Amino acid sequence: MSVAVSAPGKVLLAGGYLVLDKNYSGLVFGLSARIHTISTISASETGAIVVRSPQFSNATWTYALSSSGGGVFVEQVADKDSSDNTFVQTTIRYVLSYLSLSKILSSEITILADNDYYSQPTSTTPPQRFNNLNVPLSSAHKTGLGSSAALVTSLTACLLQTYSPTPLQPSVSSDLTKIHNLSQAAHCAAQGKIGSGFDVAAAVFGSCVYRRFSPSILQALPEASTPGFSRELREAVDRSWDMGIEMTKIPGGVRVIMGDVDCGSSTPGMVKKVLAWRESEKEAAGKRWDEIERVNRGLIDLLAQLNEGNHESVRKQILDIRKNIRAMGGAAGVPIEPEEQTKLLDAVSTGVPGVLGGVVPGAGGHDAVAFVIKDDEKTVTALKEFLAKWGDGKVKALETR
Ligand SMILES: Nc1ncnc2c1ncn2[C@@H]1O[C@H](COP(=O)(O)OP(=O)(O)O)[C@@H](O)[C@H]1O
Ligand SMILES: C[C@@](O)(CCOP(=O)(O)OP(=O)(O)O)CC(=O)O
Repeated sequence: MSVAVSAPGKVLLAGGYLVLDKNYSGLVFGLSARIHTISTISASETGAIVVRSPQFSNATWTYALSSSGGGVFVEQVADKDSSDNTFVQTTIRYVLSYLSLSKILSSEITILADNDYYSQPTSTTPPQRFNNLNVPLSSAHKTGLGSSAALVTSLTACLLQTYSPTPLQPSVSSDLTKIHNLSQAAHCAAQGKIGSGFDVAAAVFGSCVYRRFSPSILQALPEASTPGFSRELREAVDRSWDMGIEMTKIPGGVRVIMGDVDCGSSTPGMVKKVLAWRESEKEAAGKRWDEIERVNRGLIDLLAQLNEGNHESVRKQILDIRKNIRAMGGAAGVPIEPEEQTKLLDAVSTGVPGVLGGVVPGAGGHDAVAFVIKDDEKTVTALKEFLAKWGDGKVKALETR
């Protein structure tokens, strides 16, 4: 039996940092770039799972499975050529612990990521789908589409479908929520921190206005090696979570196109500084966050009723959001929209007909930028030509939408 599941990447267009607080929201779009997980179960009961990512070198991970005392142990079989893969290993352990299987059949799993998750080598011909980069995964340049969240979510759903005596059905709302909750638990455990979870929410539900779940839900979970972990994990996953999901979509007539700047920033470090500022300047930070929430909601409302007549309003709203984001960054001492990105966003927004605006999504910094543009080939071509001439041509428009 084979199972194939995929999950989309993400762009947090508005609400970066605010979405860490459940009193604020984030506008996150699910993207066309997806991570695909395909499993084939074997008849042998050796209890081993072999995971392969054929797009990368030395990207095969073998895990020996064992269960005892209500817990499931997932030990990587030593392989001199492969490093560890915490997100894969943790997801396998969490799903099998949730299922608490007494007998675990072996399986083989293949992970395929759409090309836009990683910067592709410059070539005169477009790369084949699932292009083999021939480098170790750790050497591939991520473009910031949320590969770990899409991976963990698709692997979680795939393993549940493969091993569950009564496979969860993503088409059933309650099952989809369980897939979400279990994916969040595994992703946070693998990351070693409890972020807002917007990326996993987008991977599960797609485009939405997202309010986070209470971190206490996952903070209460013990280590996976703790006796009784499986029972506590099931209770946490199966209970009702207090997150908010308001389904949305990229409105007709526009598209979001990412610009890969082939650079990068340390999100955890930026988050730490912004939250330290918020703690030390409570009143000023509260006013700033309330204003950013207000202008973000204004963009959400404009996009929900988008028409040719309010494109100028969208332009102004995006500029207002950016002004507030720069003000927050300045107050916190964090380059959320650094000067180089400001120049790029301003140049594209004013110099390319059909562009409604652009932002530094998510945590910002020197990661990919996101443009909201008219959804027509003339605009896409004009944007790509503009970016090709910008700076040393290192900013590349991604195909994802
Ligand atoms: N194609 C893939 N195959 C296997 N593991 C992957 C793949 N893509 C991402 N991962 C896992 O996700 C991790 C990347 O997570 P992270 O650095 O947080 O990037 P992102 O911000 O894109 O989620 C990798 O170290 C690896 O463990
Ligand atoms: C700061 C944040 O609110 C948003 C970060 O968004 P990014 O899209 O920048 O995330 P990474 O891909 O992990 O860098 C942190 C959070 O919500 O967890």
